Amino acid sequence: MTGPANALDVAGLHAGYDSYDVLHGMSLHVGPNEKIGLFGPNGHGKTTLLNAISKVITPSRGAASFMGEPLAAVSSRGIVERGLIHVPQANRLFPDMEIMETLELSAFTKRARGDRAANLDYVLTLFPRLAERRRQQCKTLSGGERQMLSIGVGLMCAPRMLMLDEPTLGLSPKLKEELANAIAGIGESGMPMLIVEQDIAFVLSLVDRMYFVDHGEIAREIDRGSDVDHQEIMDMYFGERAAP
Ligand SMILES: Nc1ncnc2c1ncn2[C@@H]1O[C@H](COP(=O)(O)OP(=O)(O)OP(=O)(O)O)[C@@H](O)[C@H]1O
Repeated sequence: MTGPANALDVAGLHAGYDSYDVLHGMSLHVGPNEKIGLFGPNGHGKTTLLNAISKVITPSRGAASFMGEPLAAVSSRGIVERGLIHVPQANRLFPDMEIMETLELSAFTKRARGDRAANLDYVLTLFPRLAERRRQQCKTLSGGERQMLSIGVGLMCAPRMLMLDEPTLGLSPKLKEELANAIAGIGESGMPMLIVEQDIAFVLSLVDRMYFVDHGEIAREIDRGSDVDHQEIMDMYFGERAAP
């Protein structure tokens, strides 16, 4: 008897920009209900991987499947409709829109419209700061509030899996902790997640496994309970990679 399909399977993915490849055959998986971290030096392809999975860019070779379904012929909108939700690093919020408008409009797929009221309740309970500032325009939000709203937008899309790109970028330790609690809360619901994050301590506290990305490839896989120490991780970052 076979078990449930992985949330995500990526096999030999090549993708890039213009005429050059950034991903050189990347392969990884996210099991059902698994939380996975992705870390590595700047500019080595972590965001590009999320872009290639969610079809912001089109992979040139390789394959990705979501819950067992190949994504090769699925459009970026189709990917959102299936519930594979990419929360990008950059601030893509509309500056003049208020928090509530932003959240309500984010439930644009048929599946998400059905769950709109429940998801809105969930987001406002998860992020009470958003509830307090519900009529505030996006352009006036702090960096941390924007990150919360970006995750809220993802949650309004009725996700079956979330891909978060550096959710704590630029946040103070206190806000990081607030966000970590919220992300852990989402994870406890069983939601599979792929989290790109530079803050190793932060991501290790949240995930079951981590992948180390180096020059567009997965160079190392690390289990949360493994005995890889801080120094070894620093060596990976600065080029003295330990043998896999
Ligand atoms: N739209 C684009 N057009 C051309 N090159 C790009 C584009 N986006 C990213 N790149 C390049 O692709 C490479 C990988 O970038 P990517 O954003 O995937 O790295 P990353 O590992 O996520 O980095 P960081 O940790 O700094 O966010 C970089 O050299 C970057 O300059």
